[in-house]
Amino acid sequence: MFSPLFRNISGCLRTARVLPIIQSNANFSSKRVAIALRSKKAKSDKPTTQYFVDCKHVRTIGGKGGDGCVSFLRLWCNENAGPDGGDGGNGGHVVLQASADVRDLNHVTVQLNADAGDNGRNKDCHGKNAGHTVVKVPLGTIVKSGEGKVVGDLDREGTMFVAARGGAGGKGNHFFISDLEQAPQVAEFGAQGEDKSYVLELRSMAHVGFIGLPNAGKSTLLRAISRARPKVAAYPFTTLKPHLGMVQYDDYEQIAVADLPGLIPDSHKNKGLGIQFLKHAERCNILLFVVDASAAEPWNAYHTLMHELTMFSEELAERPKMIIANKIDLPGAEENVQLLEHHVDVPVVPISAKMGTNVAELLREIRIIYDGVKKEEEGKGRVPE
Ligand SMILES: Nc1nc2c(ncn2[C@@H]2O[C@H](COP(=O)(O)OP(=O)(O)OP(=O)(O)O)[C@@H](O)[C@H]2O)c(=O)[nH]1
Repeated sequence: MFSPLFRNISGCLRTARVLPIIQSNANFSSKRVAIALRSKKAKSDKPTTQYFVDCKHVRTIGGKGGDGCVSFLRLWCNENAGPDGGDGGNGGHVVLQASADVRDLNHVTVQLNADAGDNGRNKDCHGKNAGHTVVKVPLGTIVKSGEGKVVGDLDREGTMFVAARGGAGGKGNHFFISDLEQAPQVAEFGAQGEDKSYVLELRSMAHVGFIGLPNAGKSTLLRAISRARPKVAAYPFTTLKPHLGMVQYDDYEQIAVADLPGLIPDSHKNKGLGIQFLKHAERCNILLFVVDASAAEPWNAYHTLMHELTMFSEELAERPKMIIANKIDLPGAEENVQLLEHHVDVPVVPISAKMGTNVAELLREIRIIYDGVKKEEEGKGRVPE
């Protein structure tokens, strides 16, 4: 039933299992089988941390133009022989392109080079133009020049920004044939590509951002509602960079949620992780304030957070928001939540991220706010990406 080849292979496998020691006269194929059967080194089960990179300095260098092929001897000796050397190809551009396939700038290298054009060759062969180097960046990336001026806004799928142009290819014989005087000029050589530096910044990081004092339980909550795995620990400032998770709804809607590093009083004066943190918050459409409901007077935490946001940007403080009163499994938390509702003018959802209590209700509330924001944006002709 099986082909002879298959029977040979399965025979080898059987032999290799019964006789795992390779005999000195074993042939090449049995060695290969033994190697295939050797157990692989177990992979580390430590989770690899992939940081969310939302700002990057990059240098972009366009490809050099290929040199033209000029046979001066041919020009001077035999004018009537017609052109012979071809033009060099143009160097490629470095192009940034907005794409929903990428979520952050982690994959973008600090130096982006485009390929050089091919040199021209004799017998009128023109060098090939180099292809462009297209680098995907997330939707909502803004491009700033070295001086901090916004020069590009990649907010829609497929939008492109030419960061560095490639150099033009040099000219070959046909360019010089009509005017020998031009021959010693530099046009024979391909031009260098542009060399420019930029800062790439992600404007829209997530639909929803968790804001809270250190240890409030933001990372625990992100783990409870998404597949993201930010570090959770019982000490403050476990989260130093934002982590992003996707919440999937039954109707296939996906909401990106960011766990932001803990905010502390005077962050707006650059204390703690400071302004950097607030810049992350600026890139979220909806702000969810996570407070520890087991702590005395949890509304103080909310007021501290709001004060920091307002001092940084009033517009930021006015974004749609909700309070998540976390740790209701701990003693005294439920009473604190009732008091909290009297001290604030935003909706409060009590949960326990650790125990999973009321998390489904929280997701429903998030969806209601999200749908409201989406509708509003659509009315303005924009859709949250
Ligand atoms: N009892 C209880 N403990 C919780 C709950 N949520 C979080 N914790 C604990 O609170 C501590 C801090 O949790 P994290 O999720 O790291 O807090 P965070 O707000 O991300 O902290 P930072 O990284 O410092 O900003 C951990 O020991 C968690 O196990 C909860 O609902 N109930």
